[in-house]
Amino acid sequence: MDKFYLNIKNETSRLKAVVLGTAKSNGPTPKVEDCYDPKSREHVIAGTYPKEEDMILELDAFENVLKKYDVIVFRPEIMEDVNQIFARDIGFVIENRFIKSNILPDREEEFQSIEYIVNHLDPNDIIIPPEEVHVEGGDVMPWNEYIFVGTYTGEDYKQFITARTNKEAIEFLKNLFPDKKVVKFELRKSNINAKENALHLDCCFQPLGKGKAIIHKNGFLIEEEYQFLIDLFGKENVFEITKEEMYQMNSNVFSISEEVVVSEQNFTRLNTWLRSHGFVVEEIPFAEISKQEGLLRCSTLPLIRD
Ligand SMILES: NC(=O)NCCC[C@H](N)C(=O)O
Repeated sequence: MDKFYLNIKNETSRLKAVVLGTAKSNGPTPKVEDCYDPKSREHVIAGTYPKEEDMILELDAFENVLKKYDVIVFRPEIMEDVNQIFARDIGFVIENRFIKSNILPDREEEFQSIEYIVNHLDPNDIIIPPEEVHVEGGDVMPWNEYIFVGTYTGEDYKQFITARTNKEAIEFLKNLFPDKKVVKFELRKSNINAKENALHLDCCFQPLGKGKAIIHKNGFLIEEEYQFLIDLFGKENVFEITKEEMYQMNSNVFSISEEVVVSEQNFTRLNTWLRSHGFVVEEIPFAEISKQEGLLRCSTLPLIRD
């Protein structure tokens, strides 16, 4: 592999290269006490935790769609018995920089599997935040002149295994990108109730092409922060999802371009709305992976867009 240059300015410009997570050698079903999100926990308790072979098929379907649009798809190196589905969170790209996440300690080792890609970047473009900065890619959304960041800054931050991006991360991103407007959003957190938990910003909000966006109001703790997004996109451009739709991860679709969105095949109301606004919707099955509280955006780490 030759050296290559990163470029990500937003969520929707034509995608050229991406890392797509893998479910191979995902490890055994975790113990209840080892789950780090409420939806996985719920499925472990119910005996319905997803099977590796089913999740492999879902990621294969995703890879096929990406390849159909001539996207270069990198996969993580397979580590034995390590969950490597959610590539989004382990690092993220803004402009030409790769920022390594300071992820939940339970997920730290996942980074090794993409080091072979990161090693091909210009070392000056690789940013390693200091220890006190907690940040995961699911909470960070470059949106042209903005960087939207999901966070939780309550005194009880440490009690939430579902709170992954702290206030130090906001300051860190402001300093790293002084020309961007870093806007933070306090998210609702619950360790045990997935319907009351916005694990990351991309679990309750996502900008789409053509000036549209998806949002779930209850994911936001502060009304004005939610309202900021409604005002920015315009009420008529926003698809508001219900609690149940957030739980099914409807905000976690993935844009290949301004017009093309990869979505889950059961998201009937959303997919109909998208098509009625002229989007091409590539439907794939992803309901098994969804049981781990992540979906299509969470499984990708975009490296290059136009
Ligand atoms: N961006 C995302 O929302 N990623 C999903 C991560 C799910 C995983 N079970 C976790 O709790 O970290």
